[in-house]
Amino acid sequence: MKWMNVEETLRGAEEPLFWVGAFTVASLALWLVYRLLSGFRIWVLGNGKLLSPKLGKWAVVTGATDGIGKSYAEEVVIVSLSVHPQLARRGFAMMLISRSQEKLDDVARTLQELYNVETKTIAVDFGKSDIYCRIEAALAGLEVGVLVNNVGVSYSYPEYYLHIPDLENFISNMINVNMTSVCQMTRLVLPRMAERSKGVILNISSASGMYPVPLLTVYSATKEEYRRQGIIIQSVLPFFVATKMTRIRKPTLDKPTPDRYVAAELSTVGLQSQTNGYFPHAIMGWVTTKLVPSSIVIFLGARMNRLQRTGYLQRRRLREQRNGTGLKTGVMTDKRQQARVQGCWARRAGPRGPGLNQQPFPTANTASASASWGIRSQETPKTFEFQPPAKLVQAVPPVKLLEKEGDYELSHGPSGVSRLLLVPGFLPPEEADWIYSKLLAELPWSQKTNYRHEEPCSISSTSSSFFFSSSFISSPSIFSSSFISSFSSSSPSSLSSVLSCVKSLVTLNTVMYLMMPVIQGDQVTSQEMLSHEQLKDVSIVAAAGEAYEEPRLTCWYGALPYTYARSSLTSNTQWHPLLLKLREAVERRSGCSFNSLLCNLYRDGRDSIGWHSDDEASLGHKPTIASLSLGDTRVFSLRKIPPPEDEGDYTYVDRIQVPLSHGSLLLMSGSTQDDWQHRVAKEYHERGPRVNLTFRTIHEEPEGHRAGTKLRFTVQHPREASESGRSQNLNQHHVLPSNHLR
Ligand SMILES: O=C(O)CCC(=O)C(=O)O
Ligand SMILES: [Fe+2]
Repeated sequence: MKWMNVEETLRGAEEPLFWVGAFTVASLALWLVYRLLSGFRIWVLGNGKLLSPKLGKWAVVTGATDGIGKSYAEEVVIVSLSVHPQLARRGFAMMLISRSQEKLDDVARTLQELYNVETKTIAVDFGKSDIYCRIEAALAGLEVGVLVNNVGVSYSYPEYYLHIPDLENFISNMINVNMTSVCQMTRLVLPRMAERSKGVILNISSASGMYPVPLLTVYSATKEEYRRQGIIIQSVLPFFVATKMTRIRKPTLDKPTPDRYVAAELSTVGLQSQTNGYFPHAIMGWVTTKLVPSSIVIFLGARMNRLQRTGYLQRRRLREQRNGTGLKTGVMTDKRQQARVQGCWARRAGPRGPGLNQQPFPTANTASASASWGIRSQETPKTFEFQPPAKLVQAVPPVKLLEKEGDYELSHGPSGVSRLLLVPGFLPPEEADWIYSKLLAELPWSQKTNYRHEEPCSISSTSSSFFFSSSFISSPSIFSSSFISSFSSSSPSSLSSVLSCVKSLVTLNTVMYLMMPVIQGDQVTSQEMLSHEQLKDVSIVAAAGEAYEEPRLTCWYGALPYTYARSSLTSNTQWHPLLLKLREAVERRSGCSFNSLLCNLYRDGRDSIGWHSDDEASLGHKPTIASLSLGDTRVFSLRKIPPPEDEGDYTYVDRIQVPLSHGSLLLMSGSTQDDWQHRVAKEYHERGPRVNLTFRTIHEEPEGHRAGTKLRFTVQHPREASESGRSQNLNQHHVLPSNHLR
């Protein structure tokens, strides 16, 4: 009887249940269609037309000299120009705000040159709270259409909140830079935007603060209030972008270059009030907040950050041992702070030593004199008294200046002895003048186009995307930044702040991570994970890449073409008679013979050559390169390649500067191309033209690889295999990141 009742009831409920089910399915389907359509609208169609000087003549970017901020400074102009191509010169005028005037000048000059837009700069330290009067004065009277609140600092490694050294200053600095700056800058520009009923404010935050939204109190209120007045305020929450701050050197699909990220983000303006800004990041945001249970995120996050912290501390210890600098305290600080304390923690006892550029440094007065820094430094009296550091930590070695004639040993390892011979007046002045003007006028100078290294997809899918960047996760050991950013949030309890920030981040990589015991949570670059054979393929796969014109003119002499930076210089086989004479003179002085010559013409101070080593396989093992300079003096800089545990961080490496004057000869030999990089940087004061002749010996490309391949990517040469260096080098050297362009 009872069963009959149940059955009857069920039968009666069948139809309503059917409709409930149908309604549920229909609403889910509608929801899905809506999500797909809005995804299409945001990520495919975008909203590129919104940013134009109609919003106001000026765009203001804070933290505009590096990473994402620098890309915003450029992309905002590009977008505004593309909106009004017919008014080609009507991009935003740019107000750039950052700490270093030198870098600001650099970015401002680039924008003026490339896009012919007006620029202004303000050099201020956002770590200080008394800077806003100056900014207010500089902004007075400017019609600001776009404000990009980008400036920010982060942890240098994950650390437990109470273990953060100098916590008090750390907190105030982080709050000043990450939060006060946003509120104050908004205070300065919003009133005028409100008066005009238009404007865009982009607040660049981080996905690590996705829950709760950083500065929630300020923004969630202002966003709604001002949206109705026609002002768009958007929170931008990127996951990882390959910038200096994140220390990610190789862009991949999920860790884009800042340019790629910003270009994608700008097309979401006006469509999303909170955005991850870039499609793969949006997926990561969805997966980590909606799909993966927060308990898993918490567990993995905590684990990964502990591992990263341990790895970081181990590397630091290694570095300290190497430098002989036992550190009393660790400082959680960014490189700027490290740079500020450089050289201050120990000094020689007794009378003060020479100034920074006159460190005990071997200089020799005759060409035959030989000086080794290693040896010299052992000879110098060695009583040091400990000077307690103000903050600090690891000393950044002072840059050494090399001016006098001499034969210098730069270093003794890891690949062998690196040597430099400097002969300042190699050519007598009048002879040099005459040769210089002839070469300037008569050599076939031309513009070479190079190609940036692009991460080949095949590699990122086999290694980088498996590589779990532990910093992707915000977890208990890194929580304090989210903790701090949540002070102003609407969720009052610290526990909920912690939980919500912990909940925030795991990438798809996390899932991969579970399957990848090989990855110990420490940063591993894709190159390091590849076998020797695969390394060879890297340079073959990476044939494509974005083209750029070398910032100088060149020409090339010799029997064979010379390939570097993914393009070749065709050879001039008919040597100019003057060049033949010079070659003879250089060969006599160096005792080496050279079959080729690369000539560089730096037209003015803005022409340059970026950090590189002349270590293409075609130059052979441990090449000797003779470099003759004519014309205006330019500074030739060298920096030591850091050991693998520093993961491409050049902060603490030895640096040397050699002013190369008219008629000087510089010879690089031994392991200089293995263990050091060199460059001639842009200069910001007037510089006339300079001709540089680098004599080299070029060999047929080793069999089976692409022209221009770096020696460390080639299959071991039989002769070299027996020597110590090569296979070791594969592990010792980092691949130049893509921004090392020459
Ligand atoms: O111009 C210089 O002094 C350096 C040129 C250079 O490094 C090169 O051509 O590889
Ligand atoms: Fe070079």
